[in-house]
Amino acid sequence: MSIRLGSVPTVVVSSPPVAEMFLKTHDVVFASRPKVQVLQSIYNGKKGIAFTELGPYWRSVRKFCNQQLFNASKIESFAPSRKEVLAHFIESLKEAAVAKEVVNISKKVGDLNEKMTLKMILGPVKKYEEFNLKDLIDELTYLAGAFNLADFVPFLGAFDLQGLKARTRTLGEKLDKALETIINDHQQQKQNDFVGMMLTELNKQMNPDGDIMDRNSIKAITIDMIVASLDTSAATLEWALSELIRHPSYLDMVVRETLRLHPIAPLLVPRESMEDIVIDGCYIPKKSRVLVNVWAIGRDPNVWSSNVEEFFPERFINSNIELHGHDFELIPFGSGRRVCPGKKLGLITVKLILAQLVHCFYWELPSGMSPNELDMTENFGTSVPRKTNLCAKPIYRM
Ligand code: HEM
Repeated sequence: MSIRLGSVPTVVVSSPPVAEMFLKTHDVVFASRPKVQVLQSIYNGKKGIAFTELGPYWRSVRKFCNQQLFNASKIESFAPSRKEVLAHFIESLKEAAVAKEVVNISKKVGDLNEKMTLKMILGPVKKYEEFNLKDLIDELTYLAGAFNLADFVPFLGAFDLQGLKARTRTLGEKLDKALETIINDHQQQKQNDFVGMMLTELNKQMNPDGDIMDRNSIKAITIDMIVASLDTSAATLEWALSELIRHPSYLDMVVRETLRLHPIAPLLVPRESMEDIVIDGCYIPKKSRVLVNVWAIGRDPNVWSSNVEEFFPERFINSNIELHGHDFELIPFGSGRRVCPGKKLGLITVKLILAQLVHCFYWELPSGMSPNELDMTENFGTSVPRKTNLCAKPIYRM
């Protein structure tokens, strides 16, 4: 489907073969990202990874992330830290079970994921509590996802009619203050977390174009990593546990089925074309925006048979549809050059926490509510978390 949002031609892709054409066959054309106006006031929108246009700088950062931060042994090296945070979490649920309390799982799981992730990215999280990083990141997620007229009618940018630019500038200053402290701490004491790993590259030339990993790159990449990992894993967990409470079933199939029905980035992260191209007979001018509607693909009866709305993990029995980004029926992590580099890590986090939650506890809904009565309304935006918090009573069973 082709539409025009303001002055920006926009293509919406809603079927697996067409998704494959954009994200695999012509991935190199569509692997850039559109400029998001508000993000220009955070290190010029050029220093991070997630919203940086395709070019030598992004390529070098992505290579560094793949090789140094997301390699299997690095992810494994954080296992003891994940287990430690998880043990505290299980203890607190055990106490709630003894007291027969209803627990706000959405909040608890969000806090747990936040602790696990921030420890891996920043190291000693407690030390940075004064900066309220979670609140700053929530504000950034809101601002980046807000419908900003200036993104579609660029001359309006100068007027900042919605006040988004001013808000982002203030937020940028707060984030910069926090990151200065974090980097200074890491410079005084060497650490093995993401920031520590990036500091070992500081001022090194990354490519023949002369780009270097400077202090602002470290700050912008750190922000991108935190934004990209907090709500994604937490919201997937919330949905998976909601579905598990309704349909106890097998973990792996459950996670695949959860991401089919509840892809956290329903339109992926927008792509932008770098040249004119004809796809499937349709002319797509340079600088078009591409939104891949994985939400619709996940609910397409031509792909998944007529029971698309049903949570039915058994559909994956004997199926070789995986989440790696090669099976275009199921691409919640995207595909191609800009595929989510954190997908392995996200899946480890989701499966580890989910397995503990269902292994150690039975879950009862409050006030005698039956599983069918559980509200499953989605809060549709750039990400799709549950509309209401998921609350249930843990009953310890070990
Ligand atoms: C269940 C969890 C997660 C989901 C569903 C998810 C989903 C996505 C999606 C759909 C994209 C865009 C892909 C495209 O354009 O084709 C993306 C990009 C990205 N994700 Fe994730 N993600 C998750 C967890 C994480 C984690 C844990 C991290 C890091 C710690 C992370 C870091 C990133 C980064 C840096 C990008 C931008 C990559 C680039 O533009 O080169 N994600 N993610």
